[in-house]
Amino acid sequence: MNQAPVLANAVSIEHVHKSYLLDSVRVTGLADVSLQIAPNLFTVLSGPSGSGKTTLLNMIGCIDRPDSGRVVVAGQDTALLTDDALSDFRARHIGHIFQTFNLLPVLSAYENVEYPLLMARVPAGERAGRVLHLLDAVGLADKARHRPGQLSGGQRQRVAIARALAVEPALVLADEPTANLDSRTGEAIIALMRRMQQERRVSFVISSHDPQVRGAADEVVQIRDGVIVDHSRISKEAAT
Ligand SMILES: Nc1ncnc2c1ncn2[C@@H]1O[C@H](COP(=O)(O)OP(=O)(O)OP(=O)(O)O)[C@@H](O)[C@H]1O
Repeated sequence: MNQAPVLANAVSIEHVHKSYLLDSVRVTGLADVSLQIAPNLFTVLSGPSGSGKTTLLNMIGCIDRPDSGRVVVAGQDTALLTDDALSDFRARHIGHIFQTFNLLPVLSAYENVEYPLLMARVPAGERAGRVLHLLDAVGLADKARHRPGQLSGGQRQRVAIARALAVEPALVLADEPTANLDSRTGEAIIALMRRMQQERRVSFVISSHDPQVRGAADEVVQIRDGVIVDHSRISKEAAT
């Protein structure tokens, strides 16, 4: 059996620069960002609109590459991977949760959760058990055959959380996961993500404006104008 390596950091970013060309004007996304995130934490990225949160999540999530600097995720230096190998690495080790859920509308809840397992070529015999267990864990055992259009916003995000965890990733990234939910549903989704993060000992990195999300964090990374201005552990004693 493969033993997962014990990692010093879930994410290590060193001197990352990223800019975009917009109508021949160069716009800074990230300016010399360095960040270490320890494993098994609930880390929240916070900052005003346009500060670089999504750009940073895209670097960590291997959706985009930096112009310069080093990005190491779950022990893998992403610069050493070809584009195909990077996609494969992402599919096997990183789960994604989105503001607009991004479920495939023609697939049932069951099939949406199974989809990343098909992509990661997990054998058929293993898939059903994992999917049913996850749907049960997010409280949707009785909705397996429902399509996204037959589910509420909160139920859709529960499916998306189950989908993000299906490959048993080292890291789950969530971009504004409560932005399209009312505050009570948002609170339940935060509690679910927190419980899954702790039970499964997976690292969550969440970009959010939502004070309820920040309230659940182990640590908060503050970004302004493409620069990290603060990275603070939250003392749980102080919070209770
Ligand atoms: N694909 C792109 N093309 C051009 N500019 C971009 C692109 N993506 C991001 N930017 C610019 O990079 C900067 C950082 O954007 P980013 O989306 O990372 O911020 P954000 O903190 O996630 O914002 P929000 O909270 O509004 O989602 C902004 O100035 C933005 O306009």
